[in-house]
Amino acid sequence: MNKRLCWQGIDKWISEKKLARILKDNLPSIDGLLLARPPKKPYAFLEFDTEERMNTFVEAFQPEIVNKKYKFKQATDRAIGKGKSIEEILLSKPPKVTIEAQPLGPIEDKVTPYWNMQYSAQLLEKKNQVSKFYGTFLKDMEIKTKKSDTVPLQWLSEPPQVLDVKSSPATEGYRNKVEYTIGYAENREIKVGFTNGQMAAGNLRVDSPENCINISQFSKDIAVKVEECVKASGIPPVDTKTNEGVWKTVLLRTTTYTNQSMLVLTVNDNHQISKIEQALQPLSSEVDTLVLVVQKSPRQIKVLSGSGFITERLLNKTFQISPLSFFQVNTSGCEILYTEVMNSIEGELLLDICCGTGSIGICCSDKVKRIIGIEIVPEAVEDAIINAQMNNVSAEYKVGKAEDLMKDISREVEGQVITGVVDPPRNGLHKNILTALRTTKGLDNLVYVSCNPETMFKDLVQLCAPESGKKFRAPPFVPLRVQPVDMFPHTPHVECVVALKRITKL
Ligand SMILES: C[S@@+](CC[C@H](N)C(=O)[O-])C[C@H]1O[C@@H](n2cnc3c(N)ncnc32)[C@H](O)[C@@H]1O
Repeated sequence: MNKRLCWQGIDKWISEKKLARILKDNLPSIDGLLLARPPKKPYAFLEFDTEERMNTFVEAFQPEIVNKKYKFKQATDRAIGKGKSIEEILLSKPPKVTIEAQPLGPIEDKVTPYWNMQYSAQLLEKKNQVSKFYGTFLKDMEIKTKKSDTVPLQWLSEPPQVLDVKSSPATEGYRNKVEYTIGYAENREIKVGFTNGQMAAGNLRVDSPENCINISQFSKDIAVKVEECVKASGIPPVDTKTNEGVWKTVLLRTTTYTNQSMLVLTVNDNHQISKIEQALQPLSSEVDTLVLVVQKSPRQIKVLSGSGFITERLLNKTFQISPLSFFQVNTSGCEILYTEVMNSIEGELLLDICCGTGSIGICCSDKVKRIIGIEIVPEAVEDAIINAQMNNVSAEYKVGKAEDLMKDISREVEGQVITGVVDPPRNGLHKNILTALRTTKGLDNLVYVSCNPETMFKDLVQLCAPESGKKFRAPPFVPLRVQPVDMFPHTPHVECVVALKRITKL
């Protein structure tokens, strides 16, 4: 009787081909092994002709099982469906997906789809968007309250309303960070700008940023100057059709209060780096610092002129920004956002989760005694340490995945009067972080900052649902204030700050 197994727990999705390669590398003789891989799911089903072969296979993964990278469990017949052999997968060519090319609209319709809408109407639209996801959250809370036999959620009878969206002080040319592609325009001339069209439709091209109102004239002029340098170099940009070529992208960062600029060019590794550096020479007088990133392993970052970073002021604090660190893209809008966060901070200790270069914690530092920041990108943490020093702020930073670090940190800080601030990427918070936030003693204030209201309100279900069972351990948080802030005029994007409090202490 064949043995069937479900392999689980690869914590991110990998392609069927990559998975097949891992399996082959770990089990050289693979005859008789079948694999079914549900698309976009982090598990696979395997079939072995004998129990012995199955056990040999599982043993090969022992170190990874111990390190909790993978786990195995018995699979049901129904779950397996139709399998493919590993050889078949390894030999297969990816299906060529082609779609019919639609006539392309102007690039401003893609980059700033609200450019033709009155700003007041944009703000209303964004409020509606936040309200829609908030409404789903409230409904979910009601269902969970009805089902639960613990204390009902009192606040649900009169929940806070979504407040009017705070507008961005600057609505045009507000982006302090612009990322261009170096490629080919429709007429096959070299162009620096934004990509338009689709690879699968065969109509991918680079369009000039000239009509995009969210970027400054300076940023548009720089695109033209880079274009001139690339043309003069005689070195080709990457052609998306063949994937060959050298020049890839341009990143321009500018500051509002200190009037500085940083230009970062990325190229594929090649034998012409000194020629590229020479070609970029004319740009060094256009910006305060010029940086070249060569894409190879490990990535090489070369400062061609200036210091290799810029500094900006934010709510009277100073911040160093390195070429590849995160910094909010709308400086004056960010001050409104952080003021909103600051107004909800109280206590001794601020836990700044997903802290990037430490900007939220440092801007709020006058309201707490101590800050602990957690961030996955080591370079961002290097900046955060410098930023804390420059502003005389007592802060310590932990590098790593917040989902791995939070349990230990919460043990370390338990019992203090803590405010947590989370500002995760668009996909929201990992469940381990939500569990740690909910169960840390002393953490009774929480501020959730998000650029994606959909994932934020899903996460808030985990934090606000009535206490019940293993899943919703510890007293829930109560939302006090839902404040959207517009950081991205003329686009559908909106930031949102939700202030929460735990009424019944842990
Ligand atoms: C929206 S940014 C916010 C950064 C910061 N609060 C700021 O405004 O400068 C999200 C940050 O979360 C970091 N991040 C992403 N996944 C993470 C994880 N699993 N653990 C810790 N940090 C993470 C990113 O590197 C990024 O710096």
